Amino acid sequence: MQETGSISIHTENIFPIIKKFLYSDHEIFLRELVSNAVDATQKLKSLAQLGEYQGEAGELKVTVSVDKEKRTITVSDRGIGMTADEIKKYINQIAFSGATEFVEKYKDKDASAKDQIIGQFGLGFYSAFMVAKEVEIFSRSYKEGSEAARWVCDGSTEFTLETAEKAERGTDVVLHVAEDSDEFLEATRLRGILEKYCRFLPIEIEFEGTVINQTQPLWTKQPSELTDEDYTKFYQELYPFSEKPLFWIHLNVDYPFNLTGILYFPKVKDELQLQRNKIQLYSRQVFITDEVKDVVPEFLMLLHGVLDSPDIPLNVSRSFLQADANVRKINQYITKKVADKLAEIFRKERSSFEEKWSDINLFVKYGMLSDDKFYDRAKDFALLQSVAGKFYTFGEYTELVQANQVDQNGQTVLLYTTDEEAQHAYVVAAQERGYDVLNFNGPLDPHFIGLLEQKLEKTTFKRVDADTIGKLIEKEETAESVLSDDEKTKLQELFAKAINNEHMHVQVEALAPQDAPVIITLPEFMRRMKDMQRVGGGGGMAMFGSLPDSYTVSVNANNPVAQRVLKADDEAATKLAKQAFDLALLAQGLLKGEALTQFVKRSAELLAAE
Ligand SMILES: Nc1ncnc2c1ncn2[C@@H]1O[C@H](COP(=O)(O)OP(=O)(O)OP(=O)(O)O)[C@@H](O)[C@H]1O
Repeated sequence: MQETGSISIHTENIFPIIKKFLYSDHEIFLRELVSNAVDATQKLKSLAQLGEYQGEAGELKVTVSVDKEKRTITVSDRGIGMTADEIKKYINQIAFSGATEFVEKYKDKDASAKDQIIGQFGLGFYSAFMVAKEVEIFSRSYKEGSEAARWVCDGSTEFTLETAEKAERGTDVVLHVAEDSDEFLEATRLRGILEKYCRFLPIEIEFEGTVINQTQPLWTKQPSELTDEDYTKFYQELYPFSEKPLFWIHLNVDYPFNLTGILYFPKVKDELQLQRNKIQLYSRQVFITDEVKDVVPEFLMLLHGVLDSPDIPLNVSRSFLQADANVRKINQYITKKVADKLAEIFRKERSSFEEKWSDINLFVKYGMLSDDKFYDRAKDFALLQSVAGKFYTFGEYTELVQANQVDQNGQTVLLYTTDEEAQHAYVVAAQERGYDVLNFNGPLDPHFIGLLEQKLEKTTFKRVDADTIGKLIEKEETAESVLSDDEKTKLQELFAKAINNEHMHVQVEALAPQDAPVIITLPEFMRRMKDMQRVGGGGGMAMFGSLPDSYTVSVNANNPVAQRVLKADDEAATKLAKQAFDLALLAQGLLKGEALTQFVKRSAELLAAE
């Protein structure tokens, strides 16, 4: 029997059009052909299980081979095979009509949108023509008494179908590689493609004598069968040379959508950008992409691992994906699972949760900032860390500071430092007052503080150096000043003149005698604007970046230095004022260069003086 015919489609010779449209990702032809071979093999397995196929199943693997001389790539399977009639139906009609539909629908879309849709229009088989000038199919159906068939086509609408010699059941697809696709005749290139897309396919794939895949990857197994070692081993296979993950979540849901996978919490610290695109997306164990944007909530993209779902539509554009009901549900499901897992570790192993906090806080905060539902779930296990190294939940901390840190307006004032070393003097001053100080030094913390102020009732945050200790948390009692109003004015003028800097606003304040003679502070509001801007807080605040710092210099009226300055002659007063101011700068870590040199010199003179 030999038949030649014309494939009944409307567009004449769609081959060049498809080839042009899809050029950016030719390598996926192999994924498509191997997937088809795997599908056919699995169908045979099911039929055998159901008793509908009673013949010898034999070794059910898929073999990929390359012959550089003959310029062919062959994908062979021992699956259900096709009769000549089935080839006509499935290849000529389904595969080709899919291709036509593709061309018509996606003529105007950009290349990346087209890459995504190739698998979804029965275009799978047709993708062979992206690299081959001619494709042959040799197939023999599992059905008893079937004759083997050979089909050949050059990608045009003409094909030839004839009986053939083929002893074994199954299908061989032979690609005659086109001149411009020589790269695919290289074994290393083919192996690379197989390892990328076929690494976890459920049927063994053999290439050059070795099996390249794991047929039962970890996520397809029952969590109850797996040990921690299994999970860390799999992680290291996915991401060689990475540090061990902190913990993981095994996802498994089949209603209302189908999703399996394992998400790992990596050690993230503050490498926000570096760690993205680490989640791999699979559809029934076939690798699809590692660009999971829109499928996974933004903040969860810091996680690593695999997701496998046949319900994620890969055939549509980005904007459609965002609106897709399944994708939204998957998003919510994953978010909830992640929050549940964190809550569980917090509940069951609080100390281990605290140990991991430095690695996961960035991620939790990111989630709380970007997803209200996640905030609601996380607010009971998110932690605040004090400079004393203790951890508190929001509730615990509010209770802790209730006695001492509520101001005259009933606001709870939470104090924090962004740099314990640099702000040491202020931290100590706060602690001496019986205040507790929190550590906030992460890249997201300025935003996080803003969020907490919105969410926590009657609560404000102040950095320890935002004001003099008496004013950090304003209480009814005000300290008496030992100076008269005239003396205060004189002191203010004297210091302003000595400091001689328009960004330093001098004021005289009645602090405790044992407090420093001069204290420099940067108002909370001002500093926050700058912090926010530094971490990219938003367009509207760009103007603050160009603002110079505007510090408040508080001269302590009750410190003995104030009296000494007032009593000294002009020259000595200026010297003392400068010295006291420089000491304050030193405490802020702001004394540098010329000013530092002057300070050291002046100190030596003062030491030498009677
Ligand atoms: N190796 C094979 N063995 C048996 N049948 C096959 C084989 N390859 C393809 N087919 C048949 O040809 C049809 C068309 O294949 P094609 O890859 O174009 O689309 P598909 O597999 O249905 O969808 P997808 O786009 O997801 O691959 C398949 O549905 C299948 O019936």
